[in-house]
Amino acid sequence: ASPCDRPAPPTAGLSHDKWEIDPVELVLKEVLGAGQFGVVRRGVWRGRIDTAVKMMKEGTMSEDDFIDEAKVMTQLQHQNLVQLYGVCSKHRPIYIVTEFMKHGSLFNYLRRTSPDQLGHAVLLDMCIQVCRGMAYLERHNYIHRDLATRNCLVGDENVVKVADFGLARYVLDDQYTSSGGSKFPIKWAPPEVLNFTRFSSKSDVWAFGVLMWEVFTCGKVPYGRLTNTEVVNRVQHGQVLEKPKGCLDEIYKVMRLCWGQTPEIRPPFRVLKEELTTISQRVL
Ligand SMILES: CN(C)c1ccc2c(c1)CCN(c1cccc(-c3cc(Nc4ccc(C(=O)N5CCOCC5)cn4)c(=O)n(C)c3)c1CO)C2=O
Repeated sequence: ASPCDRPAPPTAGLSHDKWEIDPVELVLKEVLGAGQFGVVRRGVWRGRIDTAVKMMKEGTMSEDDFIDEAKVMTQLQHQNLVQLYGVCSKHRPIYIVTEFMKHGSLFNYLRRTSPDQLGHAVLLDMCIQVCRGMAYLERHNYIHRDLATRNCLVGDENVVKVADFGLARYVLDDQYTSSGGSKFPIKWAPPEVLNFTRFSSKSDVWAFGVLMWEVFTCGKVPYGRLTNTEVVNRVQHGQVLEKPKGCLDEIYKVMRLCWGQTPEIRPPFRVLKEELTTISQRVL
């Protein structure tokens, strides 16, 4: 790929621990919400850079392992990934500092934004942006493990970025980490994850198919009110989500490709990106 001449993140080339951010340079603002690790607030860094600051609630994350991984994560840079700027790890709670996305999660954006503002071209473009970010992670052998519209964020002009990639590995709550747990994302999981928690970029592809279904239903919950057990039975017997009302057949066909029963028959993100781009050039 051609070296993209994107501006390096503000953390580039800083002190020896370039992923270490000095909390003195961070002014915390309003609460944005709460996630797996506790409260997240908007923060202004060095007087001008808008950030989101996750303030790690004690006991929610294996912090030392994460701080090690942060070095790798700051190197993952793509216009469709929420950039990790760095961490404040010299005090407790530790802070995770990332790029700020002003419209919040894609899930809430889909449900809050009126349908006429979300035509099929816009919906398909959102899926393509997520696919680009995921193709970049796939190229870097980086698995998300919890891809869904709730874990994507929206910025200006319907820019969509994938967030919180890889963080699932550091959650200590086993209601979330074990596939039998009440917080495990069953509805986004393929058979091999349900049976053996075997994560891969191909299990991210299955989740991407469910994310596409979420997008084209403007934020419906997959499988409605079915219990986790009912969903597991359906998925293991090859029953998949129905075509969203008004969704083009060729777009639904791409979702079906993502739901191949075994990982090998699902296309990689780099192929999905080509497929979706071709559809968007031809029909919309
Ligand atoms: C283990 N996994 C998968 C995890 C771990 C942590 C988290 C998540 C998954 C996902 C949820 N999450 C979390 C929690 C809280 C905030 C953020 C979160 C929210 C942002 N932005 C906004 C912007 C606006 C609003 C808002 O209030 N509105 C209402 C008015 O209309 C505009 C939108 C909310 N969030 C943002 O930019 N980032 C980077 C993170 C995030 C995303 O980061 C986490 O912190």
